[in-house]
Amino acid sequence: MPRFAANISLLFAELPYLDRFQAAAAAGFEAVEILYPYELAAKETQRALLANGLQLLLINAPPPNYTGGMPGYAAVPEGTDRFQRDIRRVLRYAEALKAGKIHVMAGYAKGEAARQTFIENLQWAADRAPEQQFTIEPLNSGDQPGYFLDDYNLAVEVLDAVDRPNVGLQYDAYHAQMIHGDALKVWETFGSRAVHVQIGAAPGRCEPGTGPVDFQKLFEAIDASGYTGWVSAEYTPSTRRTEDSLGWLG
Ligand SMILES: O=C(O)C(=O)[C@@H](O)CO
Ligand SMILES: [Mg+2]
Repeated sequence: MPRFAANISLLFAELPYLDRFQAAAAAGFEAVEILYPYELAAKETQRALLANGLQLLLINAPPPNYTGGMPGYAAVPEGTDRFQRDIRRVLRYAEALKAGKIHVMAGYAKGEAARQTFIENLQWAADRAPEQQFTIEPLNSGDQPGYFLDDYNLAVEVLDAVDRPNVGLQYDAYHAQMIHGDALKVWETFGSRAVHVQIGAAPGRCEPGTGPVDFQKLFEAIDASGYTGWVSAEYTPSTRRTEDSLGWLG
């Protein structure tokens, strides 16, 4: 079985932010990801990680958060200044928190200029921080209408054009199933490009087992592929308490 981590922006969201770290550790997780840790000074998140013996796998760029912010500027032709400013800030957070990966969000844009902008911005970020691993993730257009990166074929085309070792694919079973209708097949086709993996059932984005995706098969395929990274649970529990949604962990 893969090593599982908890996305504590979605899991344990019934608790205040700083209480989620202890809850994740108590549930047996050793690693977490946080989509937007920017509302508090990095020091506070750092303390919570340390106090609970947790490793931080991934944060998103850009700030600020889900509620007010755009989902990125990396593919927005007129957004390059903003993109570079955000990346500088995210790199400071990532360094302080020892975040292994940064998910660079593309934003709302379409067409050739957007594609070229995305490629050049990713190259800029990759060259600015060669020691940092960046990821890109296709998001389904039902949840994010107009989001540039909405397909796995497009993601690998972009990665090939970017051609940097520190920019890779973030595979998410929920989005893969929503976009292409078969999360397992998407893994079999594109999994070799994945540097980070997230899971959630579709279409409800709840815990594994609440939709048609066969997670047992998916986990076996992930293991068989040689992927040795973390698999992060990124779903909204169907239960009131996150702990009660964790039966799929076995
Ligand atoms: O929505 C997802 O899936 C993600 O992984 C997020 O990073 C997007 O905010
Ligand atoms: Mg995801």
